[in-house]
Amino acid sequence: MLCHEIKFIEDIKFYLDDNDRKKCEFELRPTFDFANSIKRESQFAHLTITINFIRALHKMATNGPKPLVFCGPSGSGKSTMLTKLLVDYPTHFGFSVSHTTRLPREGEVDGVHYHFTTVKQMKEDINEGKFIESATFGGNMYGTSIKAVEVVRDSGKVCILDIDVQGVKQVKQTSLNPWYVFVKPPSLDALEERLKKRKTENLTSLTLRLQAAQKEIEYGEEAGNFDLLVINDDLHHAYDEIKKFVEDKVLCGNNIG
Ligand SMILES: Nc1ncnc2c1ncn2[C@@H]1O[C@H](COP(=O)(O)OP(=O)(O)OP(=O)(O)O)[C@@H](O)[C@H]1O
Repeated sequence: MLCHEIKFIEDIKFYLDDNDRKKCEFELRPTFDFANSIKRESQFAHLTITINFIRALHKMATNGPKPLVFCGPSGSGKSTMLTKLLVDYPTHFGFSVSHTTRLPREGEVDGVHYHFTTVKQMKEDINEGKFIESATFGGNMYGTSIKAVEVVRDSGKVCILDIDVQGVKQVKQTSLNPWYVFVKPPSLDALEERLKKRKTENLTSLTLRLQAAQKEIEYGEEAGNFDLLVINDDLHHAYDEIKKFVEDKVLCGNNIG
């Protein structure tokens, strides 16, 4: 089976080539697919690579499993799916804690539900490159810091990122290389009904969310943007699809479970 994770790096040899460039040689097993950048030649691929490349590989191998991105319009059911996944796989996944400039809702704890921050601080951090993605929504800033993802990866868990389309576009500019799942509502009418029933939105935020939804769905449906697109009509059916994807792809080769 071709898995995305590097299992072992053994017998690393460092040397200078004929042009005095630093090189190293090592063996990967059993197989790997590093962003399709190297063609698989055999079960045991011998490679000659640059120091920077092995650093990147080593970082990937030691940083833990690939993250898992969940995207979809507000109210499409991302949190619902994620909650179920965490119940079924309590030790495999972890959430990165997002930053936001909005005020805490009742019961929300700083550092647990969000890192609550100020607009000034968040802008400074973004300028310093500390964020993987950030977006302004409904007048508030939201974002995922690199550190928050690293904390989860370092613990050996699949870091789950619950982000919007803007965020996905930004993550695609980084070296994070996660799995991408898009959760699509069965219709805009159903989405509106679910958001109203959830009772978390006022008229303005409801309107903003519904206005954004159509464009987000178009992006979600574009070929190549996501590894999995799930229509969240029947909850159990939708969740089963996600669960199968997680077992077949996301946990494959992670040595967890
Ligand atoms: N298949 C479904 N059928 C009916 N209701 C659903 C279904 N999936 C989720 N819901 C309900 O729809 C509402 C929105 O779901 P949820 O909060 O999970 O959306 P979300 O994508 O995480 O939204 P947000 O991005 O705003 O956090 C919730 O009240 C949830 O219980």
